[in-house]
Formats: sequence, structure tokens, C-alpha cells
Amino acid sequence: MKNFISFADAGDYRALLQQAFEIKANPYGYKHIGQNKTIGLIFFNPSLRTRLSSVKAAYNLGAQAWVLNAGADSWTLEMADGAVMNGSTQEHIKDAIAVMSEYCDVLGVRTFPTLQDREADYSEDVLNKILQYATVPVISLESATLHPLQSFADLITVAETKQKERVKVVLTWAPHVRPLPQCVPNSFCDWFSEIDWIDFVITHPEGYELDPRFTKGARIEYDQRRALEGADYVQAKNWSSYQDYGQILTQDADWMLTPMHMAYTDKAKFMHCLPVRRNVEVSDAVLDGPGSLIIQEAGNRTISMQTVLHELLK
Ligand SMILES: NCCC[C@H](NC(=O)CCC(=O)O)C(=O)O
Ligand SMILES: NC(=O)OP(=O)(O)O
Repeated sequence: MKNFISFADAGDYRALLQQAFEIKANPYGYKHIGQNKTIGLIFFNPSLRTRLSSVKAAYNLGAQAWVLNAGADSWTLEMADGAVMNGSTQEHIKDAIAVMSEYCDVLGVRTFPTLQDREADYSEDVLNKILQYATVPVISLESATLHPLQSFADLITVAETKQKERVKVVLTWAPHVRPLPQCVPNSFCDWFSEIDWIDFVITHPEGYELDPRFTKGARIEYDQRRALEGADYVQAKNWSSYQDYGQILTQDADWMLTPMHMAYTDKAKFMHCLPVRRNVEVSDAVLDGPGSLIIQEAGNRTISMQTVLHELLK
């Protein structure tokens, strides 16, 4: 593994999953791997889970971690090549990333999409600049189009709880009050459509089709009830439109997941990456119900990060 940006970087996912289980069973058994190593974490956007689980993962491996909230804690960064920096930006990303590479052995970066310019977002221009200027391996902490650490944690969660050889996993769109990125669902599709023991179904209102490069021909079922029938796992998430880029096309409350919706499933486990808008995306009864895996899923964020750091540092 050179960097960790998408499913493709996972290599043999079965081997990575096996390593994750070994780390989960023995979280402090790999302290030698991180000895005298430093993990740098740069956030251009807010975070709770990614920030804290990444620090915890570093500590578990015997490494140190530092966190920089770019723009808030540091100078305002200039992204444009060849810019004449006589305005409000104070330091070029080129210099900042090269310098930060001097202070760490692995660099994690969170950089959300603008949701204004699809071409710029989907070309991952900020992440690619960071990859260009970093002299150490880079881990995506959620980029403009993908969130691989979340999807890997989701896969660990399904793999460690499944009761059958094959399972049906449904990704359902949920309503929200703000336009949100497509990264979490794109990434979920990027990973879950590749797993041979998963029957993967996506359900959303018309107009919310994701970038086909990530859905990879997965089954799309516009009737949410039909999609949920027989499901073993339901992952809910809002996203804004990819086609009508960054727009909210509907806030139809019928799509909010309630116990009535879960009754169509085969006693499915419920998943959400968090943070969740309670009683907008999903009702309290589902989030707090016996089938909810949301806290276990968030806990596995430490394991996914620790496994990736182990691969990059070993
Ligand atoms: N890292 C997990 C999800 C982050 C982001 N959610 C948010 O921005 C929610 C904000 C709000 O609820 O206002 C997203 O959907 O990609
Ligand atoms: N799920 C997730 O990435 O959460 P944060 O945005 O809080 O890091």
C-alpha cells in the first residue's frame, strides 16, 4: 500500500480484513510498528470520529499524532498554481504540505467538496495537489468524492456481525436539511459492490443517481420498500444530487427510516456513518433500537485506521 485513497488501494481486501480482525483482537500488540513514528492529520473541515479515532489508532500502534485544522489553526492556504499572493491567502499549499511532510511519517487529510463545481470536486484537485507535494504516504480522511476509512470500518462491522454466508446490504438515501457530499455513499458503493459475499442494493429517489464509476453496475431499486425486503443490513445516508450537482431535489419525509421501514427487512441491522440528523434522516426508534450498529461502527473507525497505518508503517 502506497497511499489510502480508495478501495483500489486496499489491495487484497480479504487479507486487509483479516489483519483488521487480528488488530481488533490484540490492539496493543503492534506497538513496535509505530515506535518513533509520527502521524500528521490535516483537517480542512470539521470532524469528530475521524479526528479522534485516528489519534487513538496512532497511540495504539505506539506512534504519536498531531492535528492541524487548516485555515483555522494555521495560515490561510493558497491552492492555485502560479498565484500572485497579494490577497488574503498567506501560504501556498505547495510549501505547507512539503513542510508538514518533514514533521510526520504518514499524512492524513480531510478535504470536502465545494458542491459548487462538479468537475473540480470530482477531479479531486485539492487531494491531488497534496499527493503531488507530500513526500510521505497520504491517507484520505474523507476527500471530495470518497471516504475509504469509513467504508472499511463498515465492511469490518458487517463481516464481524454477519450470521450467514451471504448477506443482503442496502444503501438507502435519507432526507436532510442541507446539501451533503456524495463521498460516503460513493465510497460505500466503491467497496461494497466488490465484495463477493454481499448482495448489494442501492435505493434513492430518481435524480439521486451516484457517479456510475463508483456504483459499478450495482442494482438500483427506486422503490425503497422493495429494496429493503429481505435486507440483512441497512446503511442510511443523505447525499445531494450528483446529476443536478449539489442540489436538494426532495426532502420527502417518507424516506426517513422508521421501524415501519425496518419491518420490511429480514430483521436487518442498522448502520449510519454519523453524524446523523435524528428524526430527519432516521427516527430515534431505529437509531436506539436493538438492531442498531452505529456505535460499534464508529468504534471500528479506530480499527480501520489502525490497520491502514499498520500497512503503511510496517
Ligand atoms: N464524515 C461523515 C459525514 C460528513 C458529512 N456530513 C455532514 O456534513 C453533516 C452536516 C450536517 O448534518 O449539517 C457528509 O455527509 O459527507
Ligand atoms: N463518520 C465520520 O467520518 O465522522 P466525522 O465527520 O465526525 O469524522
